[in-house]
Amino acid sequence: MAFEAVALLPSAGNCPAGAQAPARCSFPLSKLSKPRSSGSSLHRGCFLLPYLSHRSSTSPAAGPSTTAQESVPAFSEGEEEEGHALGLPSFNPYDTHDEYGDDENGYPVDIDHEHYPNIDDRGGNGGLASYTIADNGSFASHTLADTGRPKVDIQPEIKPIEDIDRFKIQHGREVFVERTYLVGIERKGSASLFGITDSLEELAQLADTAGLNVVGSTYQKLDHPNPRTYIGSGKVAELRTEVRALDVETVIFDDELSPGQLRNLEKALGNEVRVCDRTALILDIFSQRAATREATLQVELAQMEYQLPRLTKMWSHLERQAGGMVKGMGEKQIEVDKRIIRSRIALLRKELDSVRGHRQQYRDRRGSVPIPVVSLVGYTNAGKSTLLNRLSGAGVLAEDRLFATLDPTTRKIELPNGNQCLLTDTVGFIQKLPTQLVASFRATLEEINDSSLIVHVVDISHPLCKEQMGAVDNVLADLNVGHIPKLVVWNKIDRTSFNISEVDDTSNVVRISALTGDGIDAFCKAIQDKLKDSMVWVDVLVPYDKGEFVDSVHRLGVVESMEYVEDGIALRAHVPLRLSQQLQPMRQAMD
Ligand SMILES: Nc1nc2c(ncn2[C@@H]2O[C@H](COP(=O)(O)OP(=O)(O)OP(=O)(O)O)[C@@H](O)[C@H]2O)c(=O)[nH]1
Ligand SMILES: [Mg+2]
Repeated sequence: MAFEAVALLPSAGNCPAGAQAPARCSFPLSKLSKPRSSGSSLHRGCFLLPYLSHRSSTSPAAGPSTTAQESVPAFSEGEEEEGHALGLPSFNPYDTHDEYGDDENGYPVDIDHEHYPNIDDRGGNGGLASYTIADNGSFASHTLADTGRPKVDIQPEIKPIEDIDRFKIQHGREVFVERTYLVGIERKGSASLFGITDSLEELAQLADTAGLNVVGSTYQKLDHPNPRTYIGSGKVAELRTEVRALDVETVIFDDELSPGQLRNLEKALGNEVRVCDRTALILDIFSQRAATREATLQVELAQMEYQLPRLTKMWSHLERQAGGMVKGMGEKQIEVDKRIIRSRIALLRKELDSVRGHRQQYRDRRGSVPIPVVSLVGYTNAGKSTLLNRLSGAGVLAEDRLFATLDPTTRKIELPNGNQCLLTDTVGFIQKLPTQLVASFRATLEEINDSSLIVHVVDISHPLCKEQMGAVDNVLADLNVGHIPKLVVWNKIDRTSFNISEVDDTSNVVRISALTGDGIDAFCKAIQDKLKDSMVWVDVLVPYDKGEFVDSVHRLGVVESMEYVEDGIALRAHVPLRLSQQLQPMRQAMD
């Protein structure tokens, strides 16, 4: 079997000397032999502008030759297929018009052809090329699409022998296991939920999920992060020594680094070391996991937002290569890149709006079905999908790894009293959830706002279950869903023999094992009671011309009886307070 690839290639001579050419690929990154790349796309300056993430040590000689391997971003197969419809292949950094950013006065800056003859900005420099990857991973053929531009050679790079062992199959994908080192800080007197060792342990789990090999970690006690380098300068020097001694390729910091901190740390640790932070790591995991169009767009949007202020320095190699002749060119290019990212962000937002339009239609349709919605929320890996599967046979992917679910799935379940409710499983939370992700997943998370009841699923067997509960409560507070009644469920009781008195408030808790089914009946009964408890009892006669209220009562409440009588529909039901207020006149009519 062979894989068909589509690459966006600059025509000969268009690629700035030493800069890596952009390429896109329609099959998983791991299908290409890809030196110095993990299953993760955590290249410096990754995500959108692959050639910007060029590492000078692997730079091809100046000229048209292009290696596709390093420059291919990690797109899922599904995404790329749809990318054509989106116009993605025509998106090319070289294919912009003459306006290469604005100068300090806000005027468009034209590309400097005199100093930068290799960039041909007359439009359409990119061409669609296709090539085929044979079973053995070699390029079987390649052809340039009909662009009338010169042919560009794509030369597969041979994996060095010592690297071969480091390609592993992990979670069904081939990843290049990078040697990774973790760094955190312990804030003195901080009210942070997680202690530093717990936080670093979780970071290690995230790194492992992303396909990285953690070889060590360190932390420093500080009042607050150093504004220049996150950790103190002495610690940076210590880190540099450690990184060299352990032959570390990637250093991950436990908090989001400011653009300045990132830059300074890159400088301090040297070109061979990739510096990134918890946010980039989580974004990368999300991008590996994203399976639907909406999730893919949401993750890419979050990545772009993250990337935008961090573009500095990516073009400094131009100035180095030109021996300082084109001073300022790097800044100019940063403006170009920013403009490209901004237009990409605009495009993504537009696309997301249209995708969300469909979701809204679906929600509206669902809204017209008279069934209350119950949302499952919880820390990642708590067992939400397993619970949904147990109750509905939904067949949602449930795995022992972080962020298995990114897209909401809703299934109808029957309660013990015969009533039905819709149960929605959604993306899990984590401490220090990147703000960009919360923002771009807001639409997905807004589904929680629509629900009549929130079920907080807790992995009670986890040593940090209390801290995880706190982190989930923080995210829920951010989402402004405090007014929605909540039911706490302790999951995985088959695993643990915890002492109940150790956990503060057990009054409102149901104990279950989603895996074995223990406590599930009690859980369903608790949902039923909770749905009812949070509601007000009404006994109303709804006139026939106010039929929409009958729909609302069905949708938001629990109906005990409904009878068609001469003047309208007689309803006895539990409904949410707000709806009971609207029904007040009809209640009086009944009396
Ligand atoms: N022992 C035990 N394992 C469970 C139980 N419930 C879930 N698990 C396991 O916990 C792991 C995570 O389960 P998921 O259902 O994927 O968790 P999730 O909350 O949906 O996770 P995300 O989608 O990543 O947020 C899986 O390996 C499940 O088999 C349980 O009651 N007992
Ligand atoms: Mg899940």
